[in-house]
Amino acid sequence: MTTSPDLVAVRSLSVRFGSLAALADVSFSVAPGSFVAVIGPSGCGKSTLLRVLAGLVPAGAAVSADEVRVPVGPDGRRATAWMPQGDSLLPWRRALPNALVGARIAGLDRAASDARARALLEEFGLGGFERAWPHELSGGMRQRLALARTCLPGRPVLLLDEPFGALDALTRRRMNAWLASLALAGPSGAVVLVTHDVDEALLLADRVLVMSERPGRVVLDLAVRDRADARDRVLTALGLDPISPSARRAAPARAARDARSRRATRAR
Ligand SMILES: Nc1ncnc2c1ncn2[C@@H]1O[C@H](COP(=O)(O)OP(=O)(O)OP(=O)(O)O)[C@@H](O)[C@H]1O
Repeated sequence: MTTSPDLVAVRSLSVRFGSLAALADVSFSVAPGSFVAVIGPSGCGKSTLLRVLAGLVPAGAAVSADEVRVPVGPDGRRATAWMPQGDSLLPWRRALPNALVGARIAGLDRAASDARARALLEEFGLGGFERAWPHELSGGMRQRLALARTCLPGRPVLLLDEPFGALDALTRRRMNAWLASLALAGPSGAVVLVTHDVDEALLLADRVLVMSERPGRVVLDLAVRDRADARDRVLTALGLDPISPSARRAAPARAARDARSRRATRAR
């Protein structure tokens, strides 16, 4: 039996900014078809990690690694699409041209990209808003537009940095549900999502990487099977209180069991 090779492989990655160690000895791999969430405290190097994968390492960074492998397209360029924190839409462009920015930079065929952009806007619930200015869109719509722009060039690896970080909690949950309903990665692609939100990570991802305080290291690399159990383990790895919904649900049953056992003891 042959196993498909990993789409992304990182081995012993360390990044320093002068005397500040941002990442230390980070290793993980991403298989085709997977959705990986990276979660960790603020400043532990999550964005830096995505930037390394996107080939956008900030000036002044010293990067060392045994391996950083991402897919490469037929043009020899990295086949990754990066969505930075915030929507970074161009305020002077309407929605459709905003969605097309990446495709234009990549020099993709104009007519084909236009058609795909219109189809994506429709799929992302933005049909009819092609000519809207960014300031005329709600926060959730702007994030969907930014995500459409990221998806448009059709690169297999999507690198999403806190895509919903600026949204209110309700809109964020709606966007999570919507994102979960999309087969964003496809069988041959992958998504790497940076988030601070444990529930978002567990809703969307089939694998969660938990990072330590800076310098960021991977302290837990977990395949998500049972969400409640995964939540306990992720919270524990983050050093937070692991009272999960399952523990809370189990609490009344445990209390009833204890009460029965106390009654039985008294009756003896
Ligand atoms: N261009 C840079 N020059 C100097 N230091 C930097 C630079 N970029 C990041 N850093 C530092 O590296 C560390 C990691 O930053 P990074 O943005 O990767 O963290 P993060 O986990 O994404 O944080 P957050 O969750 O708050 O967005 C921080 O201490 C940050 O100050």
